[in-house]
Amino acid sequence: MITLSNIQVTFETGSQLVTAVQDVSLHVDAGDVYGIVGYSGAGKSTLVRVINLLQRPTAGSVEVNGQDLLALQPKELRSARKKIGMIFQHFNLMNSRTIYDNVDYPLKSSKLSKSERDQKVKQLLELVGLSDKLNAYPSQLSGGQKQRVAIARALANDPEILLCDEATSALDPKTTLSILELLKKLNQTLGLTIVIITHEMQVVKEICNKVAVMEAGRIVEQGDIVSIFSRPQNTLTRDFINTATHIDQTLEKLTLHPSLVHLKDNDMLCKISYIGDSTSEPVISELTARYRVKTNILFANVEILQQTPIGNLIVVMSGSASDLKEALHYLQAAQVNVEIIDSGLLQNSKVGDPA
Ligand SMILES: Nc1ncnc2c1ncn2[C@@H]1O[C@H](COP(=O)(O)OP(=O)(O)OP(=O)(O)O)[C@@H](O)[C@H]1O
Repeated sequence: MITLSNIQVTFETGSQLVTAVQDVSLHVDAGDVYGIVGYSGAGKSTLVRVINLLQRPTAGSVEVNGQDLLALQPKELRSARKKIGMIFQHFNLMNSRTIYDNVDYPLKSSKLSKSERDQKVKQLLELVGLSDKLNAYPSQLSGGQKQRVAIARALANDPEILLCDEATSALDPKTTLSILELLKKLNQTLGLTIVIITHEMQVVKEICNKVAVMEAGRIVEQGDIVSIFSRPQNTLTRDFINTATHIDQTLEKLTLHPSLVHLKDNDMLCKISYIGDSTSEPVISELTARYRVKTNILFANVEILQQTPIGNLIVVMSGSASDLKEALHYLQAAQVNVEIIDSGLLQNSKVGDPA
C-alpha cells in the first residue's frame, strides 16, 4: 500500500542544513497497522508527512497504492490525497463550527448530493460513537471525543490509509485505549491501513502488527511486532520495549535497594524472557524438580502480542554451581532467554570491597 524508498528530507534554516529524515525505506502492506516509534526530534512527523506529500522529500520515492505520488500533477495529487486521511495530536478541528459541520467540511468537494452528504456525516459520527453530539461545538467536547470527530472527518472521503501523528499523546491512558480500540475496529471492519507515529511503545504494543524504530532521522530497526518485542537487536528498541514492559523500572528498584534481594554466594539474579510455546512449558517448576534449583519470582509479566504470548520474569535462582549451570543449559534448550543481572559472588565481593 505504501512504499517509501531512500527518503531524505533536509531543511534549510538560515545558513544551517537540518537533515530530518535520512535514507529511510519502508513498506506498509494493505491492512497493516504500522507503528513508527522514536523520541522527540527523531524525524517521525516529517516522515509521516512525506506519505501524503504534505512534506516533499529532498530525495527518494513515494509510492502509494501503486501510484508514484511525486510524478502526479496537482489535480491528480489532490485526488490521491483524498484516499489518505490524517489525524493529529491536537485534533485540528474548526472551533467555530459544529461537530456536524466539521465532518461535513471535507465532503463539500465531493460529488454527493446534500441528502447523501447528510447521511454520510451521520453514519460517520455513529461509527465513532458521537451521534448525540451533532450540534455541539468542539469546545464542549473532551479530548477523546474531539479525536473521534477528527477520525470521522478523516474518514469522510473513504480513505484507504489513515495517518496518525501522535494521535493519542494529548490523551489520558484510559481515553488513549478507547481511541486505539476505535482505530483497531476501523482497521478490522473497513480494512483501513493505518500508520501511527508515537513516542510510546505502549501504543505500538496495543494495536500495531509492524513497527519501525527511528533515531536521528534513520530507521534503526523494523519488523513484525512479535519479532521486535521478543528479539530486539538495537539498544534503542530495547529501551522502548523496557518502558512498555516495566521490567527496567523493576530492575532499577531492585538494584537501588539491594536489601530487597539477599543473594547468597550461589544465588543468581536473572531476567528470563520467553515467547510463544515456551509459556505452556512448566519451565520454572522443572528447575526445581530436575535440577534442584530453587526459583524465587520477584516480577512476572505476560503480554499477548498479535495472539503470541511474550513473558518476562525477574527471578533469583539458588542452587549449587553445577546444578545452576545445568539449569541454564536446560532453559537455553527450551528457547528461554536468560540474562544474569547479578550473582551472590559478585554482590558479596562488592560488599567486601574497601570503599
Ligand atoms: N520545517 C522545519 N524546518 C526546519 N527544521 C525542521 C522542520 N521540521 C522539522 N525540523 C527538524 O527536523 C527534525 C525532526 O523533526 P520531527 O518533527 O520530524 O521529529 P519528531 O520525531 O516528529 O519529533 P516530535 O515527536 O517532537 O514531533 C528536528 O530536528 C526538527 O527540528
